[in-house]
Amino acid sequence: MPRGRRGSRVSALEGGREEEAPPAADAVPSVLWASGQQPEAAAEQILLRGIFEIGRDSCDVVLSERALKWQPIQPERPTGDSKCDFLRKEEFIELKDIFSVKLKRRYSVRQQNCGTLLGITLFICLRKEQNKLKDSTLDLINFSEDHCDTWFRQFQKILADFSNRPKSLKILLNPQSHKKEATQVYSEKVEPLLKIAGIKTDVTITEYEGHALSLLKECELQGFDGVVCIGGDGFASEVAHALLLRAQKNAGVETDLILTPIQAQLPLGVIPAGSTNVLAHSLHGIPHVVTATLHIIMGHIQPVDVCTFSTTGKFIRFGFSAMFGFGGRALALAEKYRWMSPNQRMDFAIIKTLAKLKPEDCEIAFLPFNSSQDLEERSTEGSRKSDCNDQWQMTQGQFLNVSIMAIPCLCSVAPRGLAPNTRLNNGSMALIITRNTSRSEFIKHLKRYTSVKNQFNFPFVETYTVAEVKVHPRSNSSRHNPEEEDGPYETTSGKSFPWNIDGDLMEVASEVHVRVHPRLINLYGGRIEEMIPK
Ligand SMILES: Nc1ncnc2c1ncn2[C@@H]1O[C@H](COP(=O)(O)OP(=O)(O)OP(=O)(O)O)[C@@H](O)[C@H]1O
Repeated sequence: MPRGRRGSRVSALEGGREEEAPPAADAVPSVLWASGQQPEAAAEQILLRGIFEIGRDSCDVVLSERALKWQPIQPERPTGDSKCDFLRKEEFIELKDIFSVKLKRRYSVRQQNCGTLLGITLFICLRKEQNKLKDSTLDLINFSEDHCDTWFRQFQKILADFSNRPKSLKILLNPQSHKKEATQVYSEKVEPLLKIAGIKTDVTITEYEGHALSLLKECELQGFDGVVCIGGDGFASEVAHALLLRAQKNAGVETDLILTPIQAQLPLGVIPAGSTNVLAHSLHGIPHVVTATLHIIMGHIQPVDVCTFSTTGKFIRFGFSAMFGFGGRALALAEKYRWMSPNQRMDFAIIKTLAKLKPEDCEIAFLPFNSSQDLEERSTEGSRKSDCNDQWQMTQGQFLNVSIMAIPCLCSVAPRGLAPNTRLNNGSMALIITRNTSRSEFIKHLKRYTSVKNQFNFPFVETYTVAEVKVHPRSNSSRHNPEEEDGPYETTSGKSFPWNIDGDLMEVASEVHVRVHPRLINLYGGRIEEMIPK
């Protein structure tokens, strides 16, 4: 594992010396690597070589095209004993893990301007256990202005070559998320890292529901490399929807019926600060603010599948996941108890919905996922083909819950995900149908989500990998009764059924048609070893 050491106060070296880089052929010193994972150094060109104090050791430091390596300098033995060479440990960091460089200075009261130079500080992104990323620093101590200036400029040049890293971001923050801590999360954990990375920001704190959507319809996005949202799933989904809607409008696509949507132009970063953070959790493997921020800073990009939801041929919205039946009812009920804390109202709503558990009578038609069709082809052709083929399958009956998910939907209560068999960008959705059963069996199924056991291993649960789904509520019998607190709703447009789309309540009176669109949006996140400078 490449490792950088946290910078510590060390006594700095006097002066410094620049050494000529040796010719490439004999550039790589014979070393004992700190770990077995030495960067492929065979023909690597050495860019700089010099002496710095690192930790408490005076080190021979070598900067090559892909790594920074250092090794403590051992005093020469009068006996010429070379055994100690084997004890010298060489350590290294890969350059792709550095996200900023600063000159390190000490300021005294009298030195208001430039302070005393101590050396260079490198800011590094380290990979920790369980997908966690962590920021760290490495101090290279040397008092020489010339020496440090040469190295500093070389590091700046290296960083400038990471062209996929954002330089300017539009930030949207929902101050009402969860327990209203998004502002604090931003100022304490996100903003300091963005500042260190030298990323310019333009922050909007939303003032009302739907503010992000209306803002992103109009606002100037030229000059931004990405958009970042800080909040929960509802907010992230709103921002993703807004970016995609904007892309359609910019491309002149008719938004009444979107069959082959255009990709969002800017990547989206998702910083988890909500009561549910399923999208951030699925994206990063962990709902961790610093990890999410570092993925943005490092420019790690994941293309992610997105669904379109439409009804009676009319486009409703973009989203990543949906629940109908139990999941929709529980959310609808929770919305009525907004005065409770977010966790309390959701727990309360789930218990109450379980107490009044009832199935939805509906017809479900679905188009199985055709894995042989190339993703590229599907992205360009969209769903035009689907309507004219005869592969649609049909099932009907009484269903307690129907989940349709384009992403794995990892969350604290389902560490493997609500849909563990789907991926962020495999071009398919999981359709999970839970048929009517006793309350106790249904609860057993729900409890399985928290364990590592297969939550679908019940006779009343069916799972399919699909490209499209149509859910058509059939009879009026299970329609919402406005008299019932948890029942169907009387909306301005008549009675409707509650859908839970990415944690947002959507009320629809008739059939809902869900299509998946492969890799429609780029989200910041992903496995760092895949990310190399262009
Ligand atoms: N200033 C605001 N006041 C009220 N609502 C807002 C504001 N800004 C954004 N919203 C709305 O809040 C909704 C939920 O936000 P978010 O997902 O960030 O929080 P959450 O705590 O996870 O929410 P929930 O408890 O609904 O799951 C979003 O749909 C968004 O439109």
